[in-house]
Amino acid sequence: MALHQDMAHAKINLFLHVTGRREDGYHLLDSLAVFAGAGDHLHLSTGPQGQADSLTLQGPFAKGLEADENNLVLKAARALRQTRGEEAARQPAAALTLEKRLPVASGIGGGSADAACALRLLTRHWSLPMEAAAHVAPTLGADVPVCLAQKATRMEGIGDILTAAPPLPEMGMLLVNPGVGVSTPSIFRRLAETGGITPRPPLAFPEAGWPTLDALIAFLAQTENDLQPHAIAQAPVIATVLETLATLPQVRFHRMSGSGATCFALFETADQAIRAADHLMDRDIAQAWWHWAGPVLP
Ligand SMILES: C[C@](O)(CO)[C@H](O)COP(=O)(O)OP(=O)(O)OC[C@H]1O[C@@H](n2ccc(N)nc2=O)[C@H](O)[C@@H]1O
Ligand SMILES: Nc1ncnc2c1ncn2[C@@H]1O[C@H](COP(=O)(O)OP(=O)(O)OP(=O)(O)O)[C@@H](O)[C@H]1O
Repeated sequence: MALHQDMAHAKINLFLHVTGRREDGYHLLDSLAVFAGAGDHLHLSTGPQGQADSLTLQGPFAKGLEADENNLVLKAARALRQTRGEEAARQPAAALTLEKRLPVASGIGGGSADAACALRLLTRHWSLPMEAAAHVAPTLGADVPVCLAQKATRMEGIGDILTAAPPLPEMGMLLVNPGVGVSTPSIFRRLAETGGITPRPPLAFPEAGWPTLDALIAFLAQTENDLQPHAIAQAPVIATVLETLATLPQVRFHRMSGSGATCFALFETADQAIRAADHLMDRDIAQAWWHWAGPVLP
């Protein structure tokens, strides 16, 4: 029986500007990340006495992953134990079950969200302070810190400088992934090789936020996802996904998230997104694609 369970929500970059490159090769970013209702499910129960923390995989995308020590869920458990030393060594083994519902390597931070979710569950299970999770998160991946709170956030630095986003309007979202895995390092490498950092004036977020979807879209229209052309060059089907999204009823805005290949479309309401998903499923081309439609988290 699961003692604790939590959801690892998909992270969507509504825009993503690459603003520079550090000596170590990591890129400086400016991005507005939001979280969708879609997500993986993580369950935790106490494992047998004296045994190591363990992971079982279930769900539609489990076959694309190994439940080994490289899985970000077990990496999170290991890193948390290491950082808390003897205090963590006294804690019981965690038996974790990940229901993998989000496509892997798809630009919506699935692995990062799983790692952050594991940190939330384990700090609770082992009665550790949340600061322990915040301390470990950046060591697991650039997207892990933002996935800890799962709230709309401006990401700067390499993804480690986080500021709560001003209020966003309610909106619906459709996510579509064409089933091609895209490796984040390879897309950043392509960008670096083409010297492709677009100089831009500093971007100001309105302090009062965006009261309507129109206001948000007017803002997003001045922004881009700088990784999108590089992802399309590697996986041209992303352009087909974007063209298809543009033709769906009541779509207000569409773009690729993160390093791809998942693309999103925005709607006034979650119901409109769900109806657009029905239209999408009438198209032959979309039969092999993964999709999700519903609300953006507040
Ligand atoms: C593209 C984003 O998803 C936007 O939210 C993130 O920046 C990527 O986050 P992530 O997948 O957690 O990335 P990591 O696993 O930390 O890094 C994978 C690789 O992407 C590149 N990388 C990542 C983040 C960053 N700010 N600059 C980079 O250049 C590096 O080559 C790194 O080795
Ligand atoms: N629990 C996990 N879920 C998904 N991927 C994992 C997990 N553990 C390890 N990985 C590895 O991490 C890599 C990145 O996966 P993830 O799904 O987070 O990519 P992504 O959606 O492109 O992330 P981002 O938007 O942060 O770039 C995959 O290649 C996968 O092998």
